[in-house]
Amino acid sequence: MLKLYNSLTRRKEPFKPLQAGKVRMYVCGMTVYDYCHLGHARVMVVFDVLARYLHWKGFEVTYVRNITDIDDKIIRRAAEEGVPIEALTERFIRAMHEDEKALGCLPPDQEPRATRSIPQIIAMIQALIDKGYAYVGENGDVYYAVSRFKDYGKLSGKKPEELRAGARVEVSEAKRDPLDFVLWKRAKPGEPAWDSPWGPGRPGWHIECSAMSTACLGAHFDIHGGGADLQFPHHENEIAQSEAATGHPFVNYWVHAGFVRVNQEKMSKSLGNFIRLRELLQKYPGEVIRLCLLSSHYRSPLEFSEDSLRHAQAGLTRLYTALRGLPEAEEGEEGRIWRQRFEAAMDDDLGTPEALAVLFDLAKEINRLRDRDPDRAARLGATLKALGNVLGILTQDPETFLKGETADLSDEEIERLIEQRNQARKRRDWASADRIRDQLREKGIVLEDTPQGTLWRRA
Ligand SMILES: Nc1ncnc2c1ncn2[C@@H]1O[C@H](COP(=O)(O)OP(=O)(O)OP(=O)(O)O)[C@@H](O)[C@H]1O
Ligand SMILES: [Zn+2]
Repeated sequence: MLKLYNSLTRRKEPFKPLQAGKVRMYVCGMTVYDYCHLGHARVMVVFDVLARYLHWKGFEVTYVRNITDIDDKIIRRAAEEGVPIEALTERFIRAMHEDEKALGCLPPDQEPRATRSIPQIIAMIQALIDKGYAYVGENGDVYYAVSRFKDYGKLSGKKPEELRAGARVEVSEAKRDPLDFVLWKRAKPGEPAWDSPWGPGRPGWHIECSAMSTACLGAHFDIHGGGADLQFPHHENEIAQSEAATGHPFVNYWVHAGFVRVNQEKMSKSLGNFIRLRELLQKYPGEVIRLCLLSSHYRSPLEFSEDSLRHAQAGLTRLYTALRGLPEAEEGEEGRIWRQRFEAAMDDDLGTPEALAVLFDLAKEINRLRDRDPDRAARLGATLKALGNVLGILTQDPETFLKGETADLSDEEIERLIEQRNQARKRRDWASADRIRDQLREKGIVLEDTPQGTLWRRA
């Protein structure tokens, strides 16, 4: 049985959906004012794997991920570029979809956009006002009254009194309590605006997600995900809004992906320390980036390095090399054992590093059997491919992947590297010699030292 770490209870819990056999999942998506970076890629891939894995276990999954297509940063960026907001957001939504596809993610079942959900947002704000959880400030903005919601802080473990002590209030704001947050922002002249009972304006970020998730999945659903940065205040505020507005519990399992970091800092658009996914995709296949992301547990911080990508590249080459040249076969009885090992790893809070270790062991076993018992090797190959597919990898023809891998090394380059290695060996510089051999092996070039010299072949 799948166990998931639930940020709400702070422990791993057996996963039981509200409705037998069906899972409803909402994930906070991108604010579309720039290209996606590796942090976004992690959220995309982690929840894609969760959706795929639940599906593999027999659940019918509805996966919703929103698009925040109106917000201060978007407005500012569009003004800087001198383009209409919609042109800006369309450009980055399209880019996001391309990136996501390159990473091998299946599209979410629904992608609601804030600007297309205004009626639902207004209705929820109205419900909050009617029930006494929200008020119109003197400046015309609508605020959520945090003190009215007695469970505030249950997700983040933060206490309102302590938050209040540390809070700072901007003079321009009309909040009654420093913890109150905006639900509806009154438009300033020239800003994009939608009509509402409180005058023309636009929604706050937190209410968008409450309204869109409820509209798509109902008041109470199974899984809500996002990056760890969203736990507070975004998700805390979502709970306050939704539970107050609907009178129902909101979400059963809160799942948060750890940060992708650069020099110990969160990779983020606002910090400007981000590496665009599209740039990486020019150097590495999407599947390599995906494997790299899955090599760490989803809750651990992931320190980005080119080294980790190269490592993933070598790993994927190893897996495809095991599959290459195997005859077509159905999975056999023996595959069951491997499936069980894989499932045990994944059931433990989506243990993708351990699940990948199972795949690498399986690849080793296939290589061991390849010459001795090709049929058995082929049946295990079918299992390797099937399990890889649950993680969204090994989806290509091995030959195609490996050709792409070696395509950037011409015969001349290979010969040149071999010559360098021979020189290193003459100098008894074994470390350099081994490094060149490994480098070639990663590219799928196998060396064989014979009395006549070093021979090479594409593996
Ligand atoms: N470095 C990161 N590691 C993991 N997840 C991240 C990272 N950065 C963003 N996310 C997640 O990606 C999703 C989209 O986030 P969003 O578009 O608000 O990006 P952002 O880069 O955090 O923006 P900003 O830098 O302006 O705060 C959210 O679920 C968020 O938690
Ligand atoms: Zn959200």
